Amino acid sequence: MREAQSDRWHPALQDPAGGRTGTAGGTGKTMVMDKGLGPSAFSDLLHMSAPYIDMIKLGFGTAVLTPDDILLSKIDHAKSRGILIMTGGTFLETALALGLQNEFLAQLRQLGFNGLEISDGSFPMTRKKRSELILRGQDMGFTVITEYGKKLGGQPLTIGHFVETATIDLELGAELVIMEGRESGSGAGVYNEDGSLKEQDFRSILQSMPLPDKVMWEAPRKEQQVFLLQTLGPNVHLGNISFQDATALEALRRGLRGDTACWVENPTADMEGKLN
Ligand SMILES: O=C(O)[C@H](CS(=O)(=O)O)OP(=O)(O)O
Repeated sequence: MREAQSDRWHPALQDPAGGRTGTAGGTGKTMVMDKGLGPSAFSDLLHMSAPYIDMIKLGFGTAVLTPDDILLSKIDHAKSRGILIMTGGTFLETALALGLQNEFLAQLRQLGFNGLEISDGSFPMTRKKRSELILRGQDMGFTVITEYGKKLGGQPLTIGHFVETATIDLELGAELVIMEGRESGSGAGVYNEDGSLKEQDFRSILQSMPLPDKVMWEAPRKEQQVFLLQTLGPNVHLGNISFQDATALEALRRGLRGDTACWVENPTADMEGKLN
C-alpha cells in the first residue's frame, strides 16, 4: 500500500477513485528510467516521488558512465527508500556479447544493485541461457525482472512466443516480465511506429497470458499510460516512466487527473468500453 503523503489531506482527496490507498489497492508498480540524472536531481526525485516509485532502471549502460561515488549513492538512496534499482537490460546484453557475464554480475553485486534485468532486445539469447541467468541472478540475491521484445527492425510480436517465454520466466522465479516499449514508446512490443497501440496484439496477450498481473508494460507516453490504466485499472504495472512523470502518473492512477477522473464515479466505466 502506498504511503499517505500527509495527514492534512482527507484520504478520499488523496485517492478519490479508491483504488490506490484503499485496502484493495496500491499494487501497481511504477518503474522510472534514469538516463544519467545528476546527484541533486536524483535526490530531488526520491525526495518528492519515492512513495510512487517501485523500481528505478539506470537506462542501458549509463551506470558505467556515472562516477562511482554518485552511482553508489544512487544505489544506497534507492534501497533506503525500498526501491529496486537495476541497470538497463542492454547493459547485461553487452556484457554477454563481450563474454563478461561473470564479471558483470559480480560487479553489480559488489556495487549493491538489488535488481537484475534480463533481456534480449539487441542480441539473441537462447532459452537455455535465459533460464540459466534467471536462476543465477536469484542465487546471487537479485530480484530478477525479465523483458520480452526486440528493439530494432520492427519485428512483429509473436503472442504465443511471448506467453511461453513469460510463463517459463515466471515459473523460474522472475518477479515480473516487462513488455518492451523502449524509451520512445514506438516501434516495439505492442506499439506501432507512431506510438499507437496494436490493439489486436494487446487483446490477444490479455486473453492468452495466464498471469497478466505479472506483466509490466513499458509506457513512456501519457496516452499509453492513460490507455493502459483505463483498460487494466489503476494497479497495472507501468515502466520506462520518465523521472518528470513519476508523480503525475500516480495522479493518473488515483483519478486525480481529467483523463481518469471518471473513475471517481464509476471505476469500471472506461475499462469495459475499451475492451468490448
Ligand atoms: O535501458 C535499456 O537497456 C533499454 C532502454 S531503450 O529500450 O533502449 O530505450 O531498455 P530495456 O527495456 O532495459 O532493454
